[in-house]
Amino acid sequence: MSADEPLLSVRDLRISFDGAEAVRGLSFDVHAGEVLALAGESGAGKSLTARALLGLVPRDAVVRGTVRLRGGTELVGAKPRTLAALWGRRVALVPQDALSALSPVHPVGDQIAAAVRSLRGVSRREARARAAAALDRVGVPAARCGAYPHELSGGMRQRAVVALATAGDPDLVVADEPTTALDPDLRDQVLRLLAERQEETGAALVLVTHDLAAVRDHADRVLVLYAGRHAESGPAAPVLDHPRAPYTAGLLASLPPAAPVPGRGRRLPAIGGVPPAPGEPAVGCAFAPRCPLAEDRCRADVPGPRRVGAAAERREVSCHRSADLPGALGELFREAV
Ligand SMILES: Nc1ncnc2c1ncn2[C@@H]1O[C@H](COP(=O)(O)OP(=O)(O)OP(=O)(O)O)[C@@H](O)[C@H]1O
Repeated sequence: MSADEPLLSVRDLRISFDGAEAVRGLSFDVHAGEVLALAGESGAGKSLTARALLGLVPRDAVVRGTVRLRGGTELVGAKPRTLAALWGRRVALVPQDALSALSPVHPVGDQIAAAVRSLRGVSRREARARAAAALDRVGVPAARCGAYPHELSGGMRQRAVVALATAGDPDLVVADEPTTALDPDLRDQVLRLLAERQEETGAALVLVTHDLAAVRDHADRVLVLYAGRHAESGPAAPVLDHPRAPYTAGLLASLPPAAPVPGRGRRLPAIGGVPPAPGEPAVGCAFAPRCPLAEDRCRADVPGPRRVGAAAERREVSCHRSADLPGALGELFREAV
């Protein structure tokens, strides 16, 4: 096993329901110690992909391809027993809704202690001490260990879920829209906390979000998905500062400006049209009907990911036009009122 071997390798991942493919052949790696954001519009396949990294796909989903953990464990098609042995120890989930991750009938400290005990086989007393330490690390004071989930604020609950998910020091934490249910000022705190925990433990964090501002602030790398396919991936700052896929540029142009310019009304720019539904025929680039740069080849052939820039950057773009894009790509999607 070499030091730069990825923690997780995904190859040609396909997830379908009743023959309709929602994730259409994704390949990517997650390295230890990095924060990878999965971004894209609603329905792009972010959650399905992220949950497949934990072997947690809906019962009626048909999954193909491979999701391999360092050391060789294959998650696609793994037996429930194999998966149960990984959850909490090697991979863990921070879901969107903290209440769904916590039992309403036990104090949060007890829930974390129970997880520590089952993962580490320590005494009850030791588990309680570790649970208190885990809660303290995420900013839940010892005095609140005995609180039931409904007695905590939304932010505190989500912190408790981070403590629960990271109690077994997993190699990979998947956070699926972990802050959607929170007020904007708490969002940043929880994301910062997740990134801090990831840095302390050296784990990898896969963050599902449609919030590109959060990607800029908290992710090392980003994988932009469109209609279940790769649109663009690479280090977060260069991808967001200089997108090379028209779709990424359109998403960025849809962000409200950091500070409105007085006297210059600007309609919130958006990409016209809607993404195709899962199972819609995959002829050509799925973004072509909405892309101002689309030409005949875009409507005929599906573009595969192509490397751009230095190999060390691991930056790829799935666009036939990536070599001859206009400089100010975002302007294509901006409309002044
Ligand atoms: N259990 C299911 N049965 C049928 N279709 C599903 C199921 N789960 C997801 N899908 C479909 O798969 C597609 C991708 O879903 P997914 O939840 O991964 O999207 P997403 O990018 O995470 O979107 P959002 O930001 O809205 O959560 C969607 O079109 C969705 O309707």
